[in-house]
Amino acid sequence: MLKVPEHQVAGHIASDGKLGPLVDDQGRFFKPLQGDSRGEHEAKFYESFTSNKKVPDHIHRYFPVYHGTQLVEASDGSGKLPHLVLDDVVSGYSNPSVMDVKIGSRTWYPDVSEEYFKKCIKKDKETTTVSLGFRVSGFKIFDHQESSFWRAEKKLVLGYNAAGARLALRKFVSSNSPADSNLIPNCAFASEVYGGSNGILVQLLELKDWFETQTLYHFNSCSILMIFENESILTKGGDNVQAVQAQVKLVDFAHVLDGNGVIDHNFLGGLCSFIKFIKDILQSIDQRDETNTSPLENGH
Ligand SMILES: O=P(O)(O)O[C@@H]1[C@@H](OP(=O)(O)O)[C@H](OP(=O)(O)O)[C@H](O)[C@H](OP(=O)(O)O)[C@H]1OP(=O)(O)O
Ligand SMILES: Nc1ncnc2c1ncn2[C@@H]1O[C@H](COP(=O)(O)OP(=O)(O)O)[C@@H](O)[C@H]1O
Repeated sequence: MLKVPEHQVAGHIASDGKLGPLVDDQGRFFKPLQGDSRGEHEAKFYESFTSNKKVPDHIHRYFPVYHGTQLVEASDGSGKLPHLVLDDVVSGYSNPSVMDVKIGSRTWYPDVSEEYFKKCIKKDKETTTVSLGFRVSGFKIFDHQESSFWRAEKKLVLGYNAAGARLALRKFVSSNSPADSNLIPNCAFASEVYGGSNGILVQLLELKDWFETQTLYHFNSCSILMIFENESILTKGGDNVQAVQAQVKLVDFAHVLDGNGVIDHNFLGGLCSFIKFIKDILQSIDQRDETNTSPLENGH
């Protein structure tokens, strides 16, 4: 039985009879092929990427596993439609906090229609895409105090300036109530989620290393998904080690182009900028911890 994904944070959502992705209970994510050429384009990307021997194994793990396409009943009631069948990258978590960050200082690319170009550039200027090289597209946090999810309002998220984006990245890894906008995010989970030997920063740096040399694809309008389970951190691990893990995944390949031997400077630049924001948060935590350590503990 397919159902609407509980943890989707951006993109087209299958609610109120609209077309959007579905999930099963076996850990599969079904993304409908969009009516124009975008869906087929994304399927072609996955076929090319999955079989591309030039892509190193350690990079493949940042992409959802692709299982081909399948005809399934669409969420909008229009009957059977082809869907991409992907691994549901949040299926291993009980209460995942998830953020979608669209990377790049532009979402348009050469040869798009005038209409599409205008739509993209308007959104790019109104959001932090142009100014920062990325924009937060949506996020949800598991609020362990309330034992429920808190979801950022789409309109507010798309209205963030640089300070708003920074605050959202801090809030995402905080344990104090996300609903209370007067609380300063405490970044309680920052060192486990963003830092550490398997944390988000290390993963982003590994991706950056690849983007510094890869000229196979240009990842226009593609997103980084960040996923983690904050409850597992609070209970110091829990039983499921896999679930504790903070993960970076790339999603949305409807606008990927052939790299033609050229570096993807749009994605690489945005990724570097995003990394700087994550590093700044980690640095501010380190400074705070140093300040909070008493002189005695410091050995003075
Ligand atoms: O429909 P909208 O206005 O919500 O725009 C979608 C974007 O939502 P946003 O408002 O930027 O959060 C949406 O962005 P997110 O996935 O939410 O980051 C996509 O860009 C989507 O286009 P595509 O499926 O990648 O071709 C965009 O869909 P299209 O309008 O291009 O179909
Ligand atoms: N493989 C996946 N597993 C789990 N969730 C996913 C997966 N792919 C996408 N999502 C969720 O769906 C959202 C939208 O995906 P995306 O591919 O960007 O769709 P759209 O083309 O509608 O923008 C993402 O922000 C994420 O929350």
